[in-house]
Amino acid sequence: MLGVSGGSVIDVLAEGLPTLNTDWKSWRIFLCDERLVPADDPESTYGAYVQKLLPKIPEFPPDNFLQANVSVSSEESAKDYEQRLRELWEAAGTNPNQVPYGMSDCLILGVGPDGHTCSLFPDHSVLEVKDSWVTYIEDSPKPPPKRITLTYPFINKATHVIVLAKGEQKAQIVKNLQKGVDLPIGRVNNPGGRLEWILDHLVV
Ligand SMILES: O=C1O[C@H](COP(=O)(O)O)[C@@H](O)[C@H](O)[C@H]1O
Repeated sequence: MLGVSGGSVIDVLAEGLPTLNTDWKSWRIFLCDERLVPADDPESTYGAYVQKLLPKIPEFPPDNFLQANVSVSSEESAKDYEQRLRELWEAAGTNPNQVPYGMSDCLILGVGPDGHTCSLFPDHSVLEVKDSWVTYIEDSPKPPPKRITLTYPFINKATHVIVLAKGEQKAQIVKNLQKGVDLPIGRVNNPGGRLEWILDHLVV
């Protein structure tokens, strides 16, 4: 079970994932966040994966990529996505309420220049959501405004989290975290699991 992000992560995964020698039929892919726009909108993360990644892995059953319902309210869309995530775990024979770790095998997170990850933005009340796996926002500081996003209670139970940070500006975020600045990406913490950052710039 792999969670994928939008933005610059999409191109990296569209290049890297197809090189894996794997049984794609056993994979389930879901979105760490989604912009609530139709799949053919250039802002749709699902739409971008359908265009850029799926044609390169024809063995992967497209239905195993969990698309968000964008034709209902943001709140309903978040509830629906969480429900379908729960069904994935149940289908795998796991009671999702009893999983201490390993909620997902791997989450690949991006990070914005403001330190946001998924659609968890600095100083936003969405950071405090503790009672669901998936929540929604309707006032995203980065357009489009309506989005659903994984929450920390879900993210921080992943077995493996990889943060992909491309560019010097994002490497600077690591510096800020080291100085103790509270940023959404800095709240990603999956004790018992593995947390890795992949950077293409070094800031000293
Ligand atoms: O809006 C979003 O932004 C972040 C970061 O995007 P990037 O293009 O700066 O890498 C992304 O991780 C998230 O999934 C997306 O919805």
